[in-house]
Amino acid sequence: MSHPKEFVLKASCYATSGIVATVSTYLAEHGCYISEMHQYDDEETQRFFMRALCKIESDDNTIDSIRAGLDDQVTKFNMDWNIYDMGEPVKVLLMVSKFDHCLDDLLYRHRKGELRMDITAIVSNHKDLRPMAEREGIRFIHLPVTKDNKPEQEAALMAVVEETQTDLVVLARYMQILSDSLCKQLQGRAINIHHSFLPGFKGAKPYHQAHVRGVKLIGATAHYVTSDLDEGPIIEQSVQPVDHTYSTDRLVAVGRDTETVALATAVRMHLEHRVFMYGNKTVVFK
Ligand SMILES: Nc1nc2c(c(=O)[nH]1)N[C@@H](CN(C=O)c1ccc(C(=O)N[C@@H](CCC(=O)O)C(=O)O)cc1)CN2
Repeated sequence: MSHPKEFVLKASCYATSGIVATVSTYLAEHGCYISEMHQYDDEETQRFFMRALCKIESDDNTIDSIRAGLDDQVTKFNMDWNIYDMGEPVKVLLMVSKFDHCLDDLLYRHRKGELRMDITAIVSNHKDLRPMAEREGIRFIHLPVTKDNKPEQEAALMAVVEETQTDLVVLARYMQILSDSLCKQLQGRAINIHHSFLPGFKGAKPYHQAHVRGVKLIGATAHYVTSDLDEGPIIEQSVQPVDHTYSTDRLVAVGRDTETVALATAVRMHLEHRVFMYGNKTVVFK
């Protein structure tokens, strides 16, 4: 028996009856076992979302043949859909500056097999984290940023993205604002970790802002990157209780755990094709 080919079908369309029946019947008739199915109907906008994790159990069908036949079945729904081969790991480029905790955590989770991804490179505007990349045998590319070279630096980054066929860019505490042009090129495929529970404390030094405000919770937010700083669609958030005894340094230390958990969860949701961007929000099928 050949190993079943596994794929994810992501689909969205205007909500109407017959969608699930049409799709599940087509999949069943083509030898697919649906091992996981999520759906959501946004009543406010009448948009329907579904995700199905499937295994092909018949030798007569392949992911390409399933893909080829689906369009005819769903044209009537004017459906936006994609089929992702789970045997082809998402290619991910990691971007860092000097903070190492998010990179270290992502590399650990990758090493343990929790994040099934193909890391194409680690790119940084500083040299500090080169040893961490080399420890893992991952290509490290130093692209320094000055006040005059940001367009050239971003062009060099995009050249690496294209050369390596990177699917997803992860800003793991990369502390440079991406230009509008780069944000457009990476729309829906760049994830950032902001070290606050957005929409609170946007911008620089959120832990300092939190300490001044006397908060009783701190948090971190993983979101898609857009031109509007820290305003992109939120994918995952994590919070941690704190109190009046916490210094700013202790908030930073406690915050590291919220940042790594929020970022790793958001990356895994993206790698498993569980996230739909929808306006400035997301639907996440956990
Ligand atoms: N276009 C976007 N770029 C970035 C986003 C985003 O949402 N949209 N998120 C940031 C991350 N970030 C907060 O989480 C952040 C990083 C850097 C800065 C900043 O002011 N950077 C300065 C340079 C600072 C330095 O050199 O140390 C700058 O770029 O001029 C603010 C927020 C990542 N990028």
